[in-house]
Formats: sequence, structure tokens, C-alpha cells
Amino acid sequence: MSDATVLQQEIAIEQQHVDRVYTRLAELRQDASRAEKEGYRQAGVGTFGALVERDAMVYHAARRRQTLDTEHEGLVFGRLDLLTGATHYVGRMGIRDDASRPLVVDWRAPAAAAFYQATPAEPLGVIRRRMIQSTRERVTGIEDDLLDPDAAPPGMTVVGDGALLASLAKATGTGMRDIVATIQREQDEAIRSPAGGVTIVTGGPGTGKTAVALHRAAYLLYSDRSRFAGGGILVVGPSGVFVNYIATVLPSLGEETATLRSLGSLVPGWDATRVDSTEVAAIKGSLRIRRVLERASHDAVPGAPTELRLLYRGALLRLDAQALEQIRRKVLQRGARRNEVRGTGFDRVFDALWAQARDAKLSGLPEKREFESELADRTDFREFLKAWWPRFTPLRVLRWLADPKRLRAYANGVLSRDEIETLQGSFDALAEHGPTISDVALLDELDELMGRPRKAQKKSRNPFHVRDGVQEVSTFADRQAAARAQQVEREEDYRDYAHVVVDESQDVSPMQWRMIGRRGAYASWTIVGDPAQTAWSGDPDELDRSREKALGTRQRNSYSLTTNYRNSSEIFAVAASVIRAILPDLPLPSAVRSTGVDPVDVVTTAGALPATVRELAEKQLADVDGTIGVIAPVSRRDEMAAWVTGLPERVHVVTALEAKGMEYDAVVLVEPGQIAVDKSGVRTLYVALSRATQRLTTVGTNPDWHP
Ligand SMILES: Nc1ncnc2c1ncn2[C@@H]1O[C@H](COP(=O)(O)OP(=O)(O)OP(=O)(O)O)[C@@H](O)[C@H]1O
Repeated sequence: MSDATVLQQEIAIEQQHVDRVYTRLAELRQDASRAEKEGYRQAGVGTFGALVERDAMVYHAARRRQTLDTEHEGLVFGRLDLLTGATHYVGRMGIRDDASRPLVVDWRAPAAAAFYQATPAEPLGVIRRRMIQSTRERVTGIEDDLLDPDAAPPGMTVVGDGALLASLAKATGTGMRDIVATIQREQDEAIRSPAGGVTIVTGGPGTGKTAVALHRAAYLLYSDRSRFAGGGILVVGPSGVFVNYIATVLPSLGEETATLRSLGSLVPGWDATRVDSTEVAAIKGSLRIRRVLERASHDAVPGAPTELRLLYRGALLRLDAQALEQIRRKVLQRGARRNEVRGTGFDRVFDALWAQARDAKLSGLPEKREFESELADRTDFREFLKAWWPRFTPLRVLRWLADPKRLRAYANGVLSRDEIETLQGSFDALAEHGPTISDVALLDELDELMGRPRKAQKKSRNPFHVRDGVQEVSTFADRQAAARAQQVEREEDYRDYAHVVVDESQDVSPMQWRMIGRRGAYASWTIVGDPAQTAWSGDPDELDRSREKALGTRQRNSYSLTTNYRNSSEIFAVAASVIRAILPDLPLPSAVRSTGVDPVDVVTTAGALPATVRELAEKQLADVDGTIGVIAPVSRRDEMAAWVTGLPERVHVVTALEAKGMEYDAVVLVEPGQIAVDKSGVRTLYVALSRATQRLTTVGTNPDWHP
């Protein structure tokens, strides 16, 4: 029999099983929606016990239906033939037949672990591992690994032509794909790492760190749903572009509950995308800036009234600048939070005025309380208090740093002269354009330093109340669903996450570790990153210390990934040569896939650059099916975006920093020489050079720069 015929036969065998699975899936879906409808119809009748039971059933039916409704392309993707004679199918979710026999085992279940972990050296009771590829409900390919040839029964066939490599060669869409069918052993170990403590995953470009982090989140939700869905999982990535790129992975695994945030959007109210220069980011990211902010948070308000004059029952009550300053300093001593002690500040003003009124022996002076309410009723007095001690928002105080005199005063003795000079001007655009990504961590710090302005207490909502007037007919399922919805929405600045995942962790500054740490005080963590890709140009020890502080004394479990699945070996060779120039001993991952296409380097003149970039992008459009990344130096993004306007949406223009974590089928990297201006620039260039799966073209005006 020819290989092709054997393959077709095996495909037909697997198709039979896959058909059974989809038939069963349709039945389960029907059962679940029937149970759900039935429960709703009967709600409100019967004994309390019967109601609770039925409600619980409805709730489970509703959840089950939701899971069953998720799109299930490639629902079954694996099969294990075991020494015991049993056969297990592995898939995106667990499904049983009507006699409760498993038709598919969920990929996260312990019984599925061997699918990812078995090797010929350690077969874990698996004779043959089979990967099943499908399009919609049709099986299209099979890839076998014979792990224990001696134990193979006669007639066991082995077919396949590299499912992993085939999956890697597929064109990239705009979002990242899940890798559930082809997770590799070293990745699986990190995914199934213990739920507690800190899991640290390191590895070079394209080794699947992001994929591992997201599949780990799905694994945790499966293995302890009440803990992780209840408390919530926070996933932090470097930029909004990146967060959009990874946003579909968890939903494709049937998990919707994780919260995804970029470093610029971790603090409610902000979605920062502006970046500072590397030098400015290093100062704003350093813990020393905290002292600068602390001083600002205690300083007098610009333009605040310097004295208070009040005519009261014919007498002049007066607090001069010195008296007001004394009150302010006294109230703000010992780390008091400005917004929280505002009332105390006002009380001290009343006290000082009361003392004056008493000393003046005014006739008809009422009791102190009456005196205070008389003053409090006066508009001029209220206006004074508001101007003298307003409610502060973090943004308002951060904007004071745009004033060179104030900046110098706050930073004096904390930052060097050069640093102060570098920082100058970097807060100027705050008012008009909002914060930079680094500023967001400073706003969070100020929020902590000043405390919250007291808000009127919101009436707390009863999570079990569904709609007015329908409480008595709502089922337990409705109420659970309402409670869950509220839980998933969470309060705006929710901080009690059960698990925090930090991607591209090498780029998180000390101040940003503080910001993330505040949201993970009770969490277990997964930290993934590659130190060689860091853009941080500040003190590396300070960075390590602040990360360690955020993670606390929790147990550490470390994993390293060694295979680059993204780049062709030809492309990674170029990236490797660049990083080797500054880190000659750095261990690098091996790129497993060769395309036979070498990267291209084009040198041109400044005048011809725009047209050349456009031509090169057009050429990539013809050469590859998927996405094309045009990567620009940070300061030239908009200019270069104009060069390729009007090209199809497959062409994305990003800065070298925004390219962190991203992946494109082809990359046109513009002016690499302008990215690699210093050591941290070389690292950023290394990142940019390792983004492409199929084609890499570098183009610039500097003939001395060579990949
Ligand atoms: N086991 C696998 N099977 C199929 N594809 C994989 C596998 N592991 C990783 N990949 C693919 O390799 C590419 C790189 O993965 P990912 O972005 O997670 O790597 P990374 O280590 O985070 O990279 P970087 O540090 O460069 O940002 C992605 O397209 C991912 O889907």
C-alpha cells in the first residue's frame, strides 16, 4: 500500500471518532439549552430545596452551553495509544458519551499530560502519540511519534510529515494563535508548574514564552477554577499593540475571565501609548523618583492664596503666609496623605481663627461649633479653603514637574544635575496629550502618596438582585450569573488578583514593578521574559531588587525554553549576530525551521528612502500571505507610516519598542543604524530583527551598518 493510501485510511479512522465527538457535542448542546430553558420556565414553583437544586442545574447548564458554544475548530487534536491497550483522545475540552465514557480528554487534565510530556527516552506508558489536524470538522492530516517501538502491536501504523513544522509555516493573522495542539515538553512543564509561588520562564526570542504564559493562565483556570476565576487573573503586557495581539488566545481556549492590561493602561482612567526616550524612561523608572514625587505631593499649590482675611462681626481675622504654611507643614508631617488629611488641615484653620476671635473678645461670640458653621456657610471662606487645599488628582501634581523651578527643588540631592536636565521638558506634554507609559507608574505612586479624595459612598449593589420587581422569580442561576458578571467586571481599580502574569518582564521598570506589585499582593505569579531583550538602560541591580521586592518571599520555580519556533534559522542568524556583538557568551535558542531564504539588506540615500521602503513593503505583500511589519525607530514612526499609506491592512507600522512580543510574516526594518545607537538600542534592534517568521529586509541610509 502506498504511503498516501495508508495516510488516507488512518485519516478515515480518525474521522469516524471526530464525527462521534461532534454528534455528541450537538446532543450536549441541545441538552444544556433544554435544561436551561426548563429551569427558567419552572422558576418560582416548588419547595425551597427543589428550587435550589433546579437553580444549580440551570446554572451548570448555562455554563456548559457557553463552553460548548465556543468555536471549536480542531476540537480533537491528539490521540494516545497506551501500553495498557487504552486509547485516549485529547482535545480543547472534555466530552463524555451517554454512558459517561470519555470521548475526549481536556488538554489540561492530568490524563492529557503525557500527550505533551512523553518522549522516546521516557514514553510515560505511551506507545504512539498522534497529532490530528483538522479544518472545521474534517480531519486533514496526521502526524505520529512512535515512542515505544518495542511495545507497538502488530499492524500499528505510523504516518506523518511534521505537524509542528507545518503549523509554524502557516501565515500569521493579526492575532496570536493558541498552540494547544503542539505544545512541546519543556513548554508543558512550565504551563503545568505548581499554582502557588512564582513561576519564572525565560528564553530567547520566539521560544513561546508568551504562548506558555497564556496557556498557563488557561491551565490554572481549569485546575482550580473557583480560586482563579473568583480572584481573577491579571495579564500585563508591554503595550496596547501587544495586548491586542494576544487578546484572542485565551478566548480561543474557551477562557474569557482574565483581565489583560498594558503597562500604560494598568491604572484606571489611562491608556497611555506615548513613550519617553530611553534616558528619560530610566530616570522615571528608577525608585529615586519616588522621593521627588513625595516632595511634590507635600508642596504648596501653585497660585494658592498666601493669606486669609475675613471680616467677622466687625473684626478682621487674618492668617498670614507663615501661619498657613505652618498649618500645612504640621498636618502633612510624618508621611500623611494629602487628600486624606484635608479635613484635618481645615480643622486647624478653624482652630487658628477661633483662637483669634476669642483673643479679640468679640461681643456675642457664639460657641465654637456655631462659629465654625457660620464660617462654613460663607462663600468667600469656602472659596479660600478650596483654593488653599484643593482635592488633588495625581495628574495635577505630576504636572507641577513641568515647571523647571519646581522640578529642580523636588529633585535636588536626589537626582544628578544631568538627570534633572534630561528630565526637563519631559512633562510638558502631560496637560495636552496625557501621560507617557512611564508616567502611568508615577501617577499610581502619587495616588498612593496622596491617598484618594474622599468620594460620596456609593450605595452598594446587591449582586443577587437581578432587576427591579423580578427578584422573586429570578432563579439561583440568574443570581449567580449576576454575581459572576459583577465579579468579572470588578471594581475599577481591583487589586486582589489571585494570579498575575507579567509578559516581557525584562522591560518592567522598578517603578512599574511597584505598580504591578500593588495589584498582586495576594497573588501567585507567572513572570516571563528575556533579559537580553531589555530596553532598560538604568541600574540593573535596582531592577532586580525591585522585581524581587514585588514578588516577595514566595517560592520560585524557574524554567528555561530553548527552541525558537518563530524565526527561520536564516533570520535568527542575523538577530543572533547583532546581540552577540554586545553579549558574546549569551546562550541563544536554536531556530528549528529553515526556509532557504536569506534576509536582505538595502542601503539607499535619505531622499530615496521613502520610496524604497514603500517598494519593499509592496514586494513583501507579493511574497507572503500574512502580516507585514514595517518597524521604525521610535521617533520616526509617523513619518514612516506616511510612506506606506494606502497599502493593504496587512501592513502594520510599529516602532521598535512597540514591536516587543509581536510577530509578522515579513518585516521591513527601517534605519537599523538609528535604533542601535547605544547598548540598550542594540538590544532593541535584536528584538526588532527577531520578529519575522518568513522574510526579513533591513533598509537604511548608513552604509557602515551591516546586519
Ligand atoms: N509548541 C509550539 N507549537 C506551535 N507554535 C509555537 C509553539 N511554541 C511557540 N510557537 C509559536 O512561536 C511563536 C513565538 O511564540 P511567542 O511569541 O510565545 O514567543 P516569545 O518567547 O514570547 O517571543 P519573544 O520573546 O520574541 O517575544 C508564536 O507564533 C507561537 O505561536
